[in-house]
Order: sequence, then structure tokens, then C-alpha cells
Amino acid sequence: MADDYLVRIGKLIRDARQHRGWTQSQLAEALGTSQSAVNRIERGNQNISLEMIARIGEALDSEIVSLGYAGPMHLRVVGGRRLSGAIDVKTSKNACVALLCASLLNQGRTVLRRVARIEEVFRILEVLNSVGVRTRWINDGVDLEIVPPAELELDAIDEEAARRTRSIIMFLGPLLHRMDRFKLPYAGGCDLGTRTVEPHMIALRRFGLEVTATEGIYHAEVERSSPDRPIVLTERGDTVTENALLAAARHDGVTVIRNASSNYMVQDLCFFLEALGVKVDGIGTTTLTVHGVPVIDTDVDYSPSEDPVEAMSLLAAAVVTESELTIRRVPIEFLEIELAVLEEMGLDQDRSAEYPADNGRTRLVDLTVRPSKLEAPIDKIHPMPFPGLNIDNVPFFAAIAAVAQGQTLIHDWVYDNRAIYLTDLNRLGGRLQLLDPHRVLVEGPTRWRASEMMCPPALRPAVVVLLAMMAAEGTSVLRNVYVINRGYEDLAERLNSVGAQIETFRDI
Ligand SMILES: CC(=O)N[C@H]1[C@@H](OP(=O)(O)OP(=O)(O)OC[C@H]2O[C@@H](n3ccc(=O)[nH]c3=O)[C@H](O)[C@@H]2O)O[C@H](CO)[C@@H](O)[C@@H]1O
Ligand SMILES: C=C(OP(=O)(O)O)C(=O)O
Repeated sequence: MADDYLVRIGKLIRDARQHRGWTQSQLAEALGTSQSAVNRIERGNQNISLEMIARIGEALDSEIVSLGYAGPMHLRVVGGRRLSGAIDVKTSKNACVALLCASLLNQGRTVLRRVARIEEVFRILEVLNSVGVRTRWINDGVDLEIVPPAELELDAIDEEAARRTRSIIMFLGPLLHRMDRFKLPYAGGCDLGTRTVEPHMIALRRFGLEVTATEGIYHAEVERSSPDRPIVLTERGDTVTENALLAAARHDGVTVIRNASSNYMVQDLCFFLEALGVKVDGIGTTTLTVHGVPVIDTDVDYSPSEDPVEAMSLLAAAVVTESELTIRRVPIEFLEIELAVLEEMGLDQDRSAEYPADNGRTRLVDLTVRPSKLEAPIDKIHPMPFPGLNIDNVPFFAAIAAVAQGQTLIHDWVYDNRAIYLTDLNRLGGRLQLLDPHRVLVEGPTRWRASEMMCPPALRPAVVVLLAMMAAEGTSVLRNVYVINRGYEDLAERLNSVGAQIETFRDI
């Protein structure tokens, strides 16, 4: 009976695929699986989860979705389990989205290796596809090929996808070289309160871009000009630095950018620009000198580096579940301060010798953390632009502080409301006191308890809640985890591979 059911589903999938005119390999690429797995599914020889059916429905954009309307995804977490073994860090969301935007600079074919298959990347791909850029997953869904059209059709832009990501703002830099007048939807992303775009406008104005904003749309007009003196960024932000780099890359001349971020995604973008033939001096510092190339038409192959924030997340998973875990491929330069603080708190950890990431530039290590008796840090935890403690890593210190003995003050001066979301941990037994919208006092250690709750609408706090659920004895439910999938690829499955018990499910 059960087998018969699988055969019928397999046949429906095959029909839908053929209706779309796709080969098994094309469907496999879209799903990030192998042709042989698709073949098995179609013949009814493979158990298939509701999740996979929903993904196939989405990929084929077919009536087959009636098999399982893909409502929001939820997680059911059986907590209190120790993790063990080793887990690899994936490439970073923030570099991948910047590189996708940067591919608009290139008239040639761009191949990006091992791009994270995450919702944020999917949104940018939807936007790129809607304006005529051809993209496809190649090599069994691992790598991404991007081929731009001669002319972009910006009028056809997928506004819904664009509004779901902050990164759309990084279209401004490349587009100012391609058109004299264009419109873009407002940038979105996590609900982190007001996030300024003014520093972007100030920097890009120097290249002749003027933007007026009305009713959710940026109206851009370009009268190309040359920055005659260094561009001084008013904030040392990551995406603003990237936007200035993207504008400078095709500017015919030398552009100096001061107060530049030297964070990981900016460095990855600089390495990519170099692969495109754009010389960038000062990579890793706060002054970048860009030798622009007016026409970029090259077939380029680049491997973005691993995500330090994912590394921090996995490290925090090990700490809160009191596990011994090896986290492989950790970009150590971008986690050094975090590790120094954790060492002071008493974390037992050691690292392998360094080895290069596939981009040949970023230094990686394998990091092993062991169950430790942690003490609250003496000083507050607060972020700073790189080389400070990473702003996106601050939320993980809330979960770690909750398992340490004593009181930890966390001061997130950056975002209006990210610290507030951390108090969701109280529903799982945490003792976090909000002192004001930016400061939380965490009292540890915590006796976690299971709970059912909605995901906070911000990526890192959502993952922090998931980690606490993994530590809490019993079964917890985390509802509507789109925001986690925005930045992490198959997080539940990957944590399960090192001993977690997390099931994904949807309301049908
Ligand atoms: C796609 C991407 O790469 N996103 C990252 C990027 O977003 P992004 O670069 O877009 O960050 P924002 O520009 O929103 O900056 C974050 C906040 O910090 C403030 N600010 C920033 C720098 C500064 O020197 N002074 C200052 O006040 C901004 O006003 C804003 O309120 O950087 C953020 C901060 O590292 C990260 O959380 C995001 O994950
Ligand atoms: C805030 C984040 O990202 P974004 O800039 O994409 O909203 C994040 O990665 O935590």
C-alpha cells in the first residue's frame, strides 16, 4: 500500500516535470539533489518527505503543489540531546548576496562555487531572473552559473522578492553604470527597526547617482561623474562599502574609499573584483583604492568563503547543549575576538593548523569545543565594526551567557530591536532582563524548558531560540522559520547529522 502511494506520487512528479519540459537532471539541479535521486523518486523507489514534495512543487511551479500546499515551515525539536562529531561551515549569506549583485558588473559568465542554498540567495536570484539574468545551479546543484543579458529589463523586476531582502540595495552600484534612469523597490530584510540607506546615497552621489524615494520605490537618475577626492563613508557599514566598491569597479579611474568596512563579505567581494580584473589595494584595511575597469567582460570562476556567523552559530549550539563538537572550515580571522572572549569565560577549545579557503585567501581552521564550566564575562559584550566582535554574533552570546554562571550585560547598540527579541529566551526558562531597547542583562545558568513559540522576525535571534530548544529537555515547536532559512542552508538536517533531533513540518 505504502509503495503504491510512492509510485503514484512519483508518476505525478514525472508528469509535472515533463509538462515543464525539464529533464531529470534539470529538476535535480533545481532541488540541489542528484539525477539518480530524482529517478528513484519518480519510480516510487524512494521515501519522500512532505518537505521534499513541497520543494518539488515550488521548483516545478506546477499543479503538483496541490499534493501539499507549502505553507510556512515549522520545526519540532526534541531537546536535551548532546551533539557529537564534526560539521562543516557553509559559504556566507552576506558574501553570496554581494557577489550575486556584483555579477551584474560582468558581461561574461560568472560561476560561483558552493553558493549557500538559502532563501536570501533565492530571493536575489528571483530578482535577477525577473530582469533577464539567466542563472542555473550546476554540478549537482552545488555551484551557480550566472549569465547576464545584453540589456536588463528592470520594468519586469520581481518586486515581491526584492522587498524581502535588504541586499537589493546593492543593485544601485552596478546599475548606475548600465542605465541613466531606473527604479528599484525599497530594501527589506529582517525586522530590525529602521536601517538607514543614507550612507549609500551619500557615497553613490559621488558617482553621479541621485535617488528620490516615493511610495516604496527608489527613483534613480544618473549623470555620471568622477569622485575627485576620496569618498569618506559616513558609517563603516558592510553593504555601503560594497555598494561603493561596486560603483568604483566600473568607474574609469581610481577611487579611494575611506572608513571602509573590512569585514568578511567585503573582503570576499574585493577578491571577486580582483578575479574580474579590478585591482583593489588595501583589502582588509579601512582604506580601499579601486582601479576601475569601464568594461568587464570575462568568464570568471570564484569560490566565496565560509560564513563566520554560521561558525559562531554552530559553536553556540555545542556550548548550550554541553557537547563536544568539531566545527570545520571556520574563517578564523573573523571569529578571533569571539573566541578570545569565550576563552576568558572558560571555554575549552582547540584549533587545527590554518588552511586556505577555496578562494585561496581566507584562512580556515577546524575548531573543537568541549563541555566547559563557563563564567559570565567581567565586561559587557558589545559589537564593533570588524575587527571588533561581529554585530551578527552578539545574539549568540545571549544563549551562551544563559548557560554561564553569573550576570552578563549584552549591549547591542546597532539595531533598534534585536536585543528585545533575545528576551524570547525567557519563554524557554531563560532569565533575561531588558534594561532598555539596546541592553539585556542575562542571568545564568539556565534550566531550559521546552516550549512552543513563533520565530522572532529576525534571523539571529531566531537561531538563538532554536539553540535553546535544542538544550531544553522535551519537545519544543518553533513556528514559521522562513527567517532562519533566509540565512542557513538545511540547518535542521545538518544539526541532525551531529545528533540533534529536529523535524521540519508544515501545516497543510
Ligand atoms: C547583507 C549584509 O551584508 N548584511 C549585513 C550588513 O548589513 P548592512 O551593511 O546593510 O548594515 P546596516 O547598514 O543596516 O548597518 C547596521 C546598523 O548599524 C549602524 N551602523 C553601522 C556601521 C557604523 O559604522 N555605524 C552605525 O551606526 C547602521 O546605521 C545600522 O543601523 O551589516 C550588518 C552589520 O554588520 C549585518 O548585521 C548584516 O548581516
Ligand atoms: C541582519 C542580518 O542580515 P540582513 O542584512 O540580510 O538583514 C543578519 O545576517 O543577521
